Amino acid sequence: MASNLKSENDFKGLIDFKSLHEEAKVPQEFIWSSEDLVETSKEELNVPVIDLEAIFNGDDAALAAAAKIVRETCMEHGFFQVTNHGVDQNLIDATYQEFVSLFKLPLDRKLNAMRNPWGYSGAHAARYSASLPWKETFTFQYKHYDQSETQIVDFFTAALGDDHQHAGWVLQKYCEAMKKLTDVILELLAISLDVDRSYYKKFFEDAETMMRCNSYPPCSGIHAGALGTGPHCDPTSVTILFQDQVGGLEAFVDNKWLGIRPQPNNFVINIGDTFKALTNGVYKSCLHRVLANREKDRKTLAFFLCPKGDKIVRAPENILGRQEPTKYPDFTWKQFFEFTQRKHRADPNTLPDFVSWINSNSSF
Ligand SMILES: C=C1C[C@]23C[C@H]1CC[C@H]2[C@]1(C)CCC[C@@](C)(C(=O)O)[C@H]1[C@@H]3C(=O)O
Ligand SMILES: O=C(O)CCC(=O)C(=O)O
Ligand SMILES: [Fe+2]
Repeated sequence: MASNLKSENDFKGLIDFKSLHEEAKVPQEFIWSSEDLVETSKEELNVPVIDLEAIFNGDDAALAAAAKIVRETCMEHGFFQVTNHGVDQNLIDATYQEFVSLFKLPLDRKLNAMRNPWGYSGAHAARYSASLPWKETFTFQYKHYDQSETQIVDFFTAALGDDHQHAGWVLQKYCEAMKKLTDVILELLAISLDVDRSYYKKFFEDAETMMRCNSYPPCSGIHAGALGTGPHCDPTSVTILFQDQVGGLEAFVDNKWLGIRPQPNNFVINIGDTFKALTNGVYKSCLHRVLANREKDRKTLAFFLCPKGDKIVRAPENILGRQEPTKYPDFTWKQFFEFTQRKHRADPNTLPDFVSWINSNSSF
């Protein structure tokens, strides 16, 4: 690997955020358009908190009340929060610390762990040449139906070496805990939609999920204009986000960018495009973005629930007691994911552009 990465920084994955920060430099490749940088409103998004412990203890009235809140908020913007339910806090802390260490590795070791689309990415600079997100990411798949207890350990040791076997075990346990949490959330979503309460849980029983840690270095650029993550709707189904207390996540609601305040011990849940299609468009897949922070490093753990790749994504016939004509063509998550990786960088318009692409019988 070249000794002086900076001089060979042709933005083909060779991003050295440390030197960019020290030089207080935000290169042109990181500058976003003014429409992407629209000012944040002074207000914050009111993200209702669902106390999962309280509603799943046989109290039907509490469950019905929670389902009503979920229905209203998902029809409006698709963001809600849940209290931690069954996820050991020590496991969350250990997972967070594994990524603190991972992103401190020397750049050449991180670059050696690029397994596009999985593994390490520095600002996605190996994929894009403009509007680069001011972040490093580490992403991998978790196939719940694959009973292999070592699928994540194997990935970590292959990508990062035997000294990351422990990290793999920690992430294996974290993903197993996240999958259990999604089952509870899917039951609540089904009840909120007047669908059989096990419908979505069954649909995702052989889920192929994606786990990503986002690490946002401080951005002290003179003309910052950079974004941690650009405006987008998650193409996935349901996202469970653990965010640290730094903040920066924003949702676009009622034509305003509204901050989503971090709350300790809560997970932020948001509906993605695929689940929007699974509700025949009744629920919103909310546009959101992440601001870079001038002084502080920020990390988030995003668990993206996705169906088994070859499963047909089709909404149940009867939602909220109504039988409406289907608004979406049949598609598979494999098709949609490949569309985001090979054809269309996920943004605010991914789903409608994908539907046009499917309807035109295009191929990659
Ligand atoms: C299916 C996915 C693609 C992205 C990761 C998951 C869900 C969110 C997507 C993403 C974060 C949306 C913004 C653009 C993106 C390129 C990013 O900034 O990381 C997207 C992810 C990706 O394609 O890697
Ligand atoms: O890091 C965050 O706060 C959100 C990141 C996000 O939206 C994503 O990875 O899809
Ligand atoms: Fe997102």
